[in-house]
Amino acid sequence: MQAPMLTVKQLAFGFHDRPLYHNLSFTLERGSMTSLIGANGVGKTTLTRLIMGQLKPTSGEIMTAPDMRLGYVPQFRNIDPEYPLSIRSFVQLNQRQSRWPWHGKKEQQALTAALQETGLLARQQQRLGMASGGEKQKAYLAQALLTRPNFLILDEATASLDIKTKTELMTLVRELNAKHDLTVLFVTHDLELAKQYTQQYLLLTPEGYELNQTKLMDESRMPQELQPAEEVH
Ligand SMILES: Nc1ncnc2c1ncn2[C@@H]1O[C@H](COP(=O)(O)OP(=O)(O)OP(=O)(O)O)[C@@H](O)[C@H]1O
Repeated sequence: MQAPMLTVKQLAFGFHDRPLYHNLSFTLERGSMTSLIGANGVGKTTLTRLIMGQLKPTSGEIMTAPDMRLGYVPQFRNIDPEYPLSIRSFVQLNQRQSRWPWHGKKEQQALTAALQETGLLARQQQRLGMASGGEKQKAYLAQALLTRPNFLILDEATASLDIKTKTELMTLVRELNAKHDLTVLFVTHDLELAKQYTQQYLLLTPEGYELNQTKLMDESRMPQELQPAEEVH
């Protein structure tokens, strides 16, 4: 059996004198989809930064698979309508030598494949600033896919998208998960999406954490601000 994609053992971390976790242990199996949930400020983004190696644990261990290739999709940010790049050129920014005219054939093929996988190929010449919220977020996803990740972290990537667009994005993520055996960590406030699209959840609380299957989630015990699912607008 292959090693898990990620193993966290007895992790402790805090900023200054404020501890965020003191004995956090969990495993992400390859090809699994996990929601990381918890109230604002409980430490979800910080945990992703620890996993990505941007922060060092106070104690404990974070072990990643030797062949791990990480992709990261940031929180949805709107892009100015005046933003001049096309969807294709924007996605290309994540490639080395991206802006050179002699861009390699292989890179162009990888770029086209990422646009195809995210359903953006037909719209690639559209200016990103004029694209819909869903297309913008898919463009970030396509950027992440360019590095051929086997582990994808989505950091509140669906926040502030409408319900149809969220569902479409998560359906796409699940297809990629099935096609590439992609391990997914989905940071979210949305319990409905967590239940619908991921098999397990890791709930962070100020007291500790809970790791469980989403089908066994007891929503009445979830932090108040996670219920009901975040506002759609
Ligand atoms: N670089 C930093 N220095 C000091 N404190 C920080 C730093 N980054 C985050 N914090 C604090 O650590 C706590 C956890 O922050 P984090 O962003 O991980 O929470 P979160 O669960 O992702 O919140 P949200 O749901 O609001 O995005 C917060 O109180 C935050 O203010």
